[in-house]
Amino acid sequence: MAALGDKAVAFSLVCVPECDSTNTRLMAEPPPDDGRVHVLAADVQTAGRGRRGRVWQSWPGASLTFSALWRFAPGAPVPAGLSLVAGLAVARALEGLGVEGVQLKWPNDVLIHGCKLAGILVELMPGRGRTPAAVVGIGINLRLPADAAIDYPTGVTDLAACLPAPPGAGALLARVLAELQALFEIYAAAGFPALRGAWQQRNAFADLPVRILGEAESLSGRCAGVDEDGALLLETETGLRRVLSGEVSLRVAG
Ligand SMILES: O=C(O)CCCC[C@@H]1SC[C@@H]2NC(=O)N[C@@H]21
Repeated sequence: MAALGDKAVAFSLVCVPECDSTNTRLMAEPPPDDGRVHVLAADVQTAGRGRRGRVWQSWPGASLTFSALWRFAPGAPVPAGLSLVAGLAVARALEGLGVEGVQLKWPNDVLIHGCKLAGILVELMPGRGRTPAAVVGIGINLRLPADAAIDYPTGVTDLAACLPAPPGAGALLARVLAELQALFEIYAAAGFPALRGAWQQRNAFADLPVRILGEAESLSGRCAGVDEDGALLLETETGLRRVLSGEVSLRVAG
């Protein structure tokens, strides 16, 4: 069985013209545990999902949308910081293409000049007799329609705005998978602490005054980075607070 951190990870890649959501499909119909990381990519999603119940909108050719099912070693603890590692992998893939100014917005949006270029939705699949696993769903804007109306606090951008000759979806997918594999290897061996510095170098809100909007409460403070579990650290008037990546939204205060 292949698990997070195995040295030689083989991928199985299925590309479909359309599905509801690549995350939903892999969660509902998990592929066999045959030693490979199963990747499902769709040209268009009819019910693409984002964090906090948001919709990930889809148009033909507008974005790379895919999900990868990663299985963990039996009995492994819930991996802390996994979604931050996925964001870092996307950032590194983009940087490898020459995209400048890639930043990460905790927990896992990828920004260019404050505008959202990519989003990540990690969903854990409990073991229930099977090997525990996570579905890592990634959407990267390639070329958004000019009239796309997407609700994001600071706006959205696409790769066509960042590069004179952006790659196609297939080439970008290969780069992101290679980065995911490389980072997951480090992560499995040494955990999130080994990647924390790389994440913090790209922290879009480092040292800025921010507001965290949760379901029950909102918190204001200075963004003091992330801890060794990937939790956000917030310096508030009453001391250092640790925010777990639950149903919260992060904004620049003001
Ligand atoms: O920005 C977010 O809140 C996360 C967006 C995640 C979108 C990707 S697209 C591929 C995968 N399938 C989904 O339904 N969602 C993720």
